[in-house]
Amino acid sequence: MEYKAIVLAAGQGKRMNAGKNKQWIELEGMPVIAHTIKVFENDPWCSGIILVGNEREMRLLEEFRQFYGYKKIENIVPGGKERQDSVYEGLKALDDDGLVLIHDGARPFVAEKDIHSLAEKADETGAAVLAVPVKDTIKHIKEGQVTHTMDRSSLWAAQTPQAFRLSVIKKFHTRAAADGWLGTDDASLAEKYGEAVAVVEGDYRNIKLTTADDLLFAKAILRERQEEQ
Ligand SMILES: Nc1ccn([C@@H]2O[C@H](COP(=O)(O)OP(=O)(O)OP(=O)(O)O)[C@@H](O)[C@H]2O)c(=O)n1
Ligand SMILES: C[C@](O)(CO)[C@H](O)COP(=O)(O)O
Repeated sequence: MEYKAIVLAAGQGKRMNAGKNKQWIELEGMPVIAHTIKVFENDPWCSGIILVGNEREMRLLEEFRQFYGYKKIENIVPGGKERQDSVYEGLKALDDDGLVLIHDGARPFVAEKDIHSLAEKADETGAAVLAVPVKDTIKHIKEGQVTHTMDRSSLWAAQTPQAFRLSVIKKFHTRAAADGWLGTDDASLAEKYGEAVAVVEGDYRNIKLTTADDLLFAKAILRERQEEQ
């Protein structure tokens, strides 16, 4: 089994409010993006990585690739305004059909075993996402008032990687661009255009570093890993 990975690092990290792209925040002396890329660099199933970065950080990313000796990064391409635009730029850099895993650079703690379960499921079904059941009760709010409470038994929080046959997800991104339709994840494009999406239960540690408090959890996860070694 093999796959190509698209790793997304072209956001601005506004909610992190760190004064820089959150991908460069250091955790245990390594930037977030290094932790993330390392997972795929070390995975024998990963045959190549497309790194999608900020247009003004292309040189920095090339230096990053050289410094860490990440040989699987086969291309570094500039992203777009929205996450979806950046994914599309990454897809355009791939032409051989097969399995593609699209992953947030801001999710450095994805486990190889979960990546493999996801890849196997997507190879079988054509599209699959990692997700975890929500633990809180989710309310629908309008103008500061609860309108209704969602049935929690069917609510899952989608993570990344999200895995697809390359030809299929590329087609959906092309259609979404033509339709001017924007989703917050790639699976929503597949859902919109009629592709069944399977779910593989992931791990609550596969967090997306979005706001400063997520860094507290990140440090705890890294401490737990050190204690396990
Ligand atoms: N135009 C964009 C927007 C986001 N991303 C990437 O998609 C992942 C998930 O996005 P998010 O967590 O929202 O990152 P940011 O957009 O940087 O965060 P913010 O919305 O707080 O600015 C991140 O790894 C981010 O770098 C991207 O490649 N291109
Ligand atoms: C793709 C994603 O990580 C799935 O949960 C999420 O939708 C990204 O959202 P963001 O606002 O672009 O971080």
